[in-house]
Amino acid sequence: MDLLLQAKAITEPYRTTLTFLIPLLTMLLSIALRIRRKTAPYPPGPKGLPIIGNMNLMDQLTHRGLAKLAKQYGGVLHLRMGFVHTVAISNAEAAREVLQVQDSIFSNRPATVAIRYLTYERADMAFANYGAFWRQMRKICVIKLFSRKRAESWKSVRDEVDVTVRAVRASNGKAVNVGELVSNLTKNITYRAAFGSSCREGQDEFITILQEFSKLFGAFNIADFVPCLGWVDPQGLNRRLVKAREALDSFIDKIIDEHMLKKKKNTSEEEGDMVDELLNFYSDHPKLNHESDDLHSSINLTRDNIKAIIMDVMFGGTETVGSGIEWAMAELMRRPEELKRVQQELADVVGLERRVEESDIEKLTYLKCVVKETLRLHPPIPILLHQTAQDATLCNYFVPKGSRVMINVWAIGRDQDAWQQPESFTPSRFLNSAVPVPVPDFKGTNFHFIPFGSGRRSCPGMQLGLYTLELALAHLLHCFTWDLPHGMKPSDMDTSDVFGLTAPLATPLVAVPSNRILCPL
Ligand code: HEM
Repeated sequence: MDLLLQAKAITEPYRTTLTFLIPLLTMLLSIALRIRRKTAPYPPGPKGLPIIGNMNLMDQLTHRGLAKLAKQYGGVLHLRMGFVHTVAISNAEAAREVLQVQDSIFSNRPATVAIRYLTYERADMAFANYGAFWRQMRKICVIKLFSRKRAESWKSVRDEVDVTVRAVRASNGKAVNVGELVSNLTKNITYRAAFGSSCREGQDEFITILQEFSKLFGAFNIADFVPCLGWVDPQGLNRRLVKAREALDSFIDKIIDEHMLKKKKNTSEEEGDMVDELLNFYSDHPKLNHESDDLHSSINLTRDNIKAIIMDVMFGGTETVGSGIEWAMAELMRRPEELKRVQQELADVVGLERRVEESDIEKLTYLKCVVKETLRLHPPIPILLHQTAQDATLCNYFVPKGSRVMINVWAIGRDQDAWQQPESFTPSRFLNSAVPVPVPDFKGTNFHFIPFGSGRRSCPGMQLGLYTLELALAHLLHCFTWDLPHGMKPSDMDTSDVFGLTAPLATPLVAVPSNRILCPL
């Protein structure tokens, strides 16, 4: 017994020490493991505060704000927004690394609470993470919905451009709100392409739903950065989300039902719209077989998939194209000599006795340069939003799994090391070699010019978007001469932008048209 007590007395101090030592060692080991995994430091960035990190810089997460921060911290910078690591990229080389070299790691999409809810838990393509489901969805969209052939077969684009030209003509020389005009044009085209012409009377209701979706996508929600505080919801966002999705359900479900009925009776004489195309894949039972090459045997679409894809098209295809047309018009009004040059080309190639036809577009070299220069200076989606699928090393910095990656296309397009006089609107730079090599096209092979992104997640609607943009711009510039209202000088124009899903002009462009061509409109 004595011996036992003696032994206990000897081991007691060790036991007490071990009680403290074991957790301490465990903690040190886990830190060591993390350090071993994180061989590189985070990219440089402003010092964060406890818990909230850099959330005090929330208003800097715009193309202009991040470009300013990049001047201080470099082309790859790190911010911690609450619990979310964020890496902002403002140079072409790092963009290439993310979009091409390590694209399989950087091709997920971040999704906020609003995005998840309003896309039926990412049942769409734009917000689906990179993987088998996204691949099959993308195939359907590219082959069935967005091909150039399909775009050209859409009477809707040509018809709606005609409606717009007639509306301008009807203004009888009074000032026209060009912003509103092109916004209506692109909404009409996309709505008709998605639902056909027969659902036209519901369009205003649908636009209201889209506007609420847009507000909810952009609303600040604390749950996105500090998830455990989601229950607080001081702005009542959760209630608005439920209401918005209910509104969409009741609107689109009715249209889907009508299309199904039409399909069953086989009564439609109209050209198939997007809902018709998507219904060819419809089933109540989700299916995904990514080994099959045949689209029909590889995937079934549910109602939620169909609704979510239609919303992708509405959001991806309206404001982007509208913003492109309006910015091109605004830049040309600001540079009358450029406006003259592009109109002269239209007069030379098309003449003033007939309207522009699709076959003319390929010959309008300078118009195409105007479009490129517009998208360089004002990319409709100024920041690409990606997310990492695993830990990564980028330009010798550590980027943890699940980080938000913001690629500042706007800043990259204005990089003064790559572009001469980057702030100046000079379409002719695309005619000659005053551009970074290789000469940029829209495919995203030159990372100084990526208005449609590049690689796996690049824009699948590019052909359709360019087709509409070029056709509408050609008609507006060919049919009318444009002047600023009330004797305003080009230097008086407000060309500031606002940041949202896209970056349109803060003050919509207003201009006075006068008839230019000699044939009837
Ligand atoms: C001038 C017009 C347009 C521009 C500049 C544009 C630009 C872009 C950009 C920059 C992206 C993101 C790329 C990335 O994250 O890496 C994107 C994605 C997308 N765009 Fe466009 N877009 C245009 C027109 C359209 C049109 C007309 C449609 C459909 C009708 C469309 C549908 C989409 C979709 C669905 C995505 C998501 C793709 C994915 O996540 O896999 N876009 N677009």
